[in-house]
Amino acid sequence: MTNTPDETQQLQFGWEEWVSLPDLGVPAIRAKVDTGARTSALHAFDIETFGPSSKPKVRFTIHPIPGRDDFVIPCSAPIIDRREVTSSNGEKELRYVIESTLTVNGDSWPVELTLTNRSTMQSRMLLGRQALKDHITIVATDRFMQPELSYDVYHTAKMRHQAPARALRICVLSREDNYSTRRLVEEGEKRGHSVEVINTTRCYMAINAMAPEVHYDGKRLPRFDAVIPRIGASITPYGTAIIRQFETIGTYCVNPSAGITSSRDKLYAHQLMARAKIGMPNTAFAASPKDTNNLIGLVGTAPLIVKLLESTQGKGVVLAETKKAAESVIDAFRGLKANFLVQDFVKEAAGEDIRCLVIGGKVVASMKRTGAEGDFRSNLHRGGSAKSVRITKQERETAIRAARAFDLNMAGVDLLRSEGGPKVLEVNSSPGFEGIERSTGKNIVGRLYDQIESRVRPAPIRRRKSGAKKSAE
Ligand SMILES: Nc1ncnc2c1ncn2[C@@H]1O[C@H](COP(=O)(O)OP(=O)(O)OP(=O)(O)O)[C@@H](O)[C@H]1O
Ligand SMILES: [Mg+2]
Ligand SMILES: [Mg+2]
Repeated sequence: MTNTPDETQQLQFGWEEWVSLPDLGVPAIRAKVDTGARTSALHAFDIETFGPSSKPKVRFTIHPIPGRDDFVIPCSAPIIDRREVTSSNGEKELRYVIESTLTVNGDSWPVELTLTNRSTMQSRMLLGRQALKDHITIVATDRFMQPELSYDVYHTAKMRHQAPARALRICVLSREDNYSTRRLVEEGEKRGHSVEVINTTRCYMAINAMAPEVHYDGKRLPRFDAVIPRIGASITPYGTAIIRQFETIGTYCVNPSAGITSSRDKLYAHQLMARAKIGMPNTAFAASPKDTNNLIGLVGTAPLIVKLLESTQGKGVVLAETKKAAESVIDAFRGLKANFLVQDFVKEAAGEDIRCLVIGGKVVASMKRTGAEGDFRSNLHRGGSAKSVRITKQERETAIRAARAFDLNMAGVDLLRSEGGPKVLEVNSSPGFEGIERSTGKNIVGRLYDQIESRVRPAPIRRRKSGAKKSAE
């Protein structure tokens, strides 16, 4: 039977109704009609503002099911106003105002909602006059005149997929204003997140078992949804200490402190890779000058590579064409009290290496770097050039396993193409994005955000440990 347009639009509300707030990921909540109030109110918890002052946002949580405080829906929305509201007990309160869609029985319209976490507010939601469109008739003596919804929707898998894209608060731990940092900010903001670049060495902390926190510029840092570590090699110990602190707080760090530490330590990294049976050039190290001869013998015959452990950008990587040359380089490094390792020279790589960018256990891009004319080192910092490359299945698997060996979610795995298959040189926990994005034309930072979003935003409901079951209302 078809209704006349008038009948279709007419809604009758009792003093309490089931509604949904799809923008906030709330499919079912009971709201009481409060014609004495102008604006509607939502009972929110952990209300916190974030984002740039020109476009401020607010985030909060909702416990839609009365008596079930273990059910938490994290929400965020742009702030449209701040208003003084007098609550039912006569107290004045300054509240954030957001706009959201209200849906009742297939009909949707925008409403303004003030956020309050007053325990004096018994219901989860109050519907004020502004939300009650002209065509709504109130029947003050009845309730649930509109179709009743069920809290059971919160237990369905569908709920996860229909959760709206909640804005995240992201911290980029970096001391540098370079291409990678700028892209992280730009891409995050494009997705509606708020991205703050925090100078790693300006973070400080009290090491406290009960209340771990990180401070910055005189203030405690807020609770971030995710931390993206971009720790330079020169500050690895301090940088990883800061990340450990975030881990202690329970903040999701894209790369864990342990993986950054172990991948930075060349000796440790080679040992870990060997244990994981990842192909790498024959490598040996020794501390005493008495063992130089034997050390060279372990690796093989000249030409050999002698590498400073602290090397980056190819600066401390030397090719010794003969055994004599290798001995004198080793003597020189020892004289400078520098730590080094000796490695088989993979000649067939011919000044080329492959950088595989692994994000979330997948190779998302790879490029071939070719050294400057006459240089066996392919580092871009040494004048090398890069171009996109197709990698083999074996190379792909090796890169993925190497990232996994260090438990890194984001890693630049460098490998050489040798006759005996791919040989991993190193795994970088803060891979630069410029070379790889420019040479492959791919949005790598976007892939990183995909991974972060799926990690920290999947479940709108978090079950807290205590299974407290208070009786409903
Ligand atoms: N065993 C080897 N055989 C052949 N070439 C090598 C070998 N080791 C290193 N190279 C070349 O030298 C370059 C620099 O070496 P490596 O990446 O180990 O040093 P690094 O100073 O740590 O550089 P990065 O800035 O990439 O961290 C490599 O990209 C590769 O082209
Ligand atoms: Mg390196
Ligand atoms: Mg390298």
